[in-house]
Amino acid sequence: MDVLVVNHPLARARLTTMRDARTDSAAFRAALHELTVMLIYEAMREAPVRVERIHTPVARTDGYRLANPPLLVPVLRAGLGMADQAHKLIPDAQMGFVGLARDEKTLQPTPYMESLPDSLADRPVLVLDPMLATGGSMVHTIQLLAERGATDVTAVCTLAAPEGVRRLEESGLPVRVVTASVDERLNESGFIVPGLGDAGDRQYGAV
Ligand SMILES: O=P(O)(O)OC[C@H]1O[C@H](OP(=O)(O)OP(=O)(O)O)[C@H](O)[C@@H]1O
Ligand SMILES: O=c1cc[nH]c(=O)[nH]1
Ligand SMILES: [Mg+2]
Repeated sequence: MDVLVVNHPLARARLTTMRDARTDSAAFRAALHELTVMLIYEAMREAPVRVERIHTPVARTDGYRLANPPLLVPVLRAGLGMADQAHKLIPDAQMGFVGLARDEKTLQPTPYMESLPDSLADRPVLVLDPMLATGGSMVHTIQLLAERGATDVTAVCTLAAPEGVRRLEESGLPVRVVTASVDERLNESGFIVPGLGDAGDRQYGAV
C-alpha cells in the first residue's frame, strides 16, 4: 500500500500547532484547515487532467481541468474540519458523509450516519479524517465505498499510527494513505502517541 508522508516545513508547523496542548479550539481548527489544503494538494498531484483550448488576453493556449473530480467523504465529526477546505480546492467535487463514533472501551466504530452515492464505479474518492488510529473507522468507511464499486480510494489523514496503516494494508482494500505523519504507536486507550488528543473534541468540544 502506498503511504505518502507530507513533511513539508509548512505542514510540520501546522501539525505542531495542532499537537500543542495549549492550542485552543479556534487555532486548532485554523491549523487543520491549512494543513488540509496541503494534504489535498499532494493527494491530487497525479490526478488525470483534460486539456481544453482557452484564450488568454494575449494568445490561445492549452488549459487544464480535472478529468474526473473525486467524491469527498468526511468522516464525522472530526473529518468535518477538513471538508470545506477540500471542497474549496476541488469545487467540482461531490460530497458524501459517513458518521462514526469509536467506542471508548472496545475501540470499535459505531456507525450513525451514511450518505453516499449508490455507484462509485470509476469515481476516485478522498476520505477525510484527521486520525487513523486502530484503523477500524477507516476500514469501515472504505468497505462502504468498495461495496459501491470504488476502486480508487485515498485516505487523507493528518496523523496515522503504524497500527492503523498496517490494518489498512492487511484489509486488502483499494486504498492509499496521505498523511502529515506516521507517529510512534497507540497507547493502551487507543490514542495516537505523541498524537494530538481527540481530534473531534479539540475542534468542537468534548461530548
Ligand atoms: O482508527 P480508529 O481507532 O477507528 O480511530 C479513529 C477515529 O477516531 C476519531 O473519531 P471519534 O470516534 O473520536 O469520533 P468524533 O470524530 O466524533 O470525535 C477519528 O476522527 C477517527 O474517525
Ligand atoms: O489519538 C486519537 C485516536 C483516535 N481518535 C482521535 O481523535 N485521536
Ligand atoms: Mg473523537
